[in-house]
Amino acid sequence: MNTPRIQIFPTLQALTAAAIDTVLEQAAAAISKRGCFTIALAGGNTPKPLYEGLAKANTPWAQWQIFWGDERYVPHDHPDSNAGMAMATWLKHIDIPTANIHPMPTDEPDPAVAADRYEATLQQVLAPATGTIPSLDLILLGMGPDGHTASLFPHTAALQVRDRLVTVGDKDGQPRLTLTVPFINQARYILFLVTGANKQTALRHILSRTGDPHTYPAMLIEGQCTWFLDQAAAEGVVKQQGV
Ligand SMILES: O=C1O[C@H](COP(=O)(O)O)[C@@H](O)[C@H](O)[C@H]1O
Repeated sequence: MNTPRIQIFPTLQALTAAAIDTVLEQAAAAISKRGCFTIALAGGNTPKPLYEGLAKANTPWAQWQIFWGDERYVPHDHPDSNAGMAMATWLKHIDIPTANIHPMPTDEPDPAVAADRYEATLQQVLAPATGTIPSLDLILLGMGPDGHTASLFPHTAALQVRDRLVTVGDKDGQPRLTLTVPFINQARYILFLVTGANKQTALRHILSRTGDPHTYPAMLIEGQCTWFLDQAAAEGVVKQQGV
C-alpha cells in the first residue's frame, strides 16, 4: 500500500482552491507527457465548487477526456445525476468537444449492460497495452459518512469485483454504476475531497487503518492517494500533515 498524502484546510474555499490547482497541474503534466489528460469525476455535493472553479480555467480542453467514477441509475437530466451535476456546474460552460465527455450510460433496462458499455468505452479511449489494466491520469473521489467511495457501498458485491473496470453498485437496493477497486487503484493520481463533521468517524478508521474495509470501502483504495480534508472532517484523524 502507498502511504497517503493528507492535507487539511481551514475552509472549503481553501480546499477548493488547492483542488483546482492540483487538477490543473495534473492536466498540464499529463498533456505535456502524453498529449492527453484523462480524468474521472466524483458526484455528490463536495466537488461542486471545484467544478465551478474549473469552468473558469484556461487549459486546452480539447486534450481532456472526461469520465465519471460513479453514477446514480437515473437519466442524465435527473437532479440526482452525477453527470448532470458536472454538466451544469462545469462542462456546459467550456469549449470541449462533446466526443471527449463520457458520461456513464443509464438508459439500459439492465444496469449490467450499461456497465459493459462503459467498460468498452474506457478500453477504447484508454487503449491499454494488451494484457494490462488501463490507467486514468486522475480520479476524483468523495467519501460518504458510511465510508463509501464512488458507488462502492459497505458490504456489497461490487467491493469484491477484481476482473472488471466497471460494475453495478448497490445503494440500499438501488443500482448504481461504479469503477472497480483495481481500476481505481491503477490511476496515476487519486484525489479524495472530504468535508464535514459527519465524516469524522469513517475517516478516522480509514486513515488509521483500524477499520474493516468491507465496512469502510474507501480503505480499499490504496493507490497514489491524496486526501484533501476540511478541518471539520479531519478532527481526530491520527496522522495530520497540516498545510
Ligand atoms: O453518492 C455519492 O456520494 C459520494 C459522497 O458525496 P459527498 O457529497 O458527501 O462528497 C460521492 O463521492 C459519489 O460520487 C456520489 O455518487
